[in-house]
Amino acid sequence: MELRIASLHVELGGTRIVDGVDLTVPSGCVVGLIGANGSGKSTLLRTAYRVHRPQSGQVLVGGDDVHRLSPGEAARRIAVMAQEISTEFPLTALDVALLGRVPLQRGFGADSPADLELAHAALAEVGASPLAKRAFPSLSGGEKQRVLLARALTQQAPVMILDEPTNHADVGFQHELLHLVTQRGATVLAALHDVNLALAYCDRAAVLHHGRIRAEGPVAQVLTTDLVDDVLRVSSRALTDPRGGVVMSFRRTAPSPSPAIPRTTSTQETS
Ligand SMILES: Nc1ncnc2c1ncn2[C@@H]1O[C@H](COP(=O)(O)OP(=O)(O)OP(=O)(O)O)[C@@H](O)[C@H]1O
Repeated sequence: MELRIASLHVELGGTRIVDGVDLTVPSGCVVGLIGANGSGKSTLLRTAYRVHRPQSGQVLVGGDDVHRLSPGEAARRIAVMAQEISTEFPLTALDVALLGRVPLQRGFGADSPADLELAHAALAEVGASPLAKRAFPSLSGGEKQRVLLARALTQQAPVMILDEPTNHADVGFQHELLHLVTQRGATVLAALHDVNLALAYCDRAAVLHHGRIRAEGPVAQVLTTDLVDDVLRVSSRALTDPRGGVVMSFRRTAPSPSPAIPRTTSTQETS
């Protein structure tokens, strides 16, 4: 199922945050959204999953405006892995995984045996079965991330939106998570800070800069050292990985040399 963002403008607190974004994620394609802190990635994603309403423009999923779909129909099409969830209820990890089924249930029906089976299967898939009965707030950052991924998986939606899915994950789980997500054949739009993870797992990349798409296309063509240096304020080198593909190494941008201090003649000088 295709996800298409068309001429999207989003303002928050009177400030234009997303400024005319056009971006298509073709069906079954994995697109990495790259950009500096504050460039508007989360705002763009949150608008795509209906937290924010755009000032103008549209988000189309399967050809329909996401903001015009019922909550249930939106959930059938888009699964979300946000950075956190806030809940006032003392939920266990299993409860959180089951939340992925709630928008799909009719009325206020209890979780069906099929829902429970899906939630347990998703927890097992992300290696979180031993956490099922633990209170969600008591989990570590990486453990929470596993459970939030399980919640997104239980939705079984054809489109997945992931906001920094790996920010608490150790290196092993970063790769495990992105492998798991990208092998499903889903349409994926994922905000990623790690350029190397984008290079390894995304088909395409979109670079957001001050709320605008600076570049978009096949990942290796978009994430050039020049663009990465400019947008992420870093000095990068692209290295050929003997195991295939390219990896980047990063250093702090060398500070520009300070201008020579002109000698001044002191009026205090005595002869
Ligand atoms: N409710 C709000 N009111 C005003 N400004 C907001 C609001 N929410 C976010 N912003 C601002 O919008 C800009 C973009 O924020 P956003 O969270 O989308 O960036 P981001 O690219 O996801 O950043 P990061 O990489 O740091 O997570 C930031 O300057 C942020 O302070």
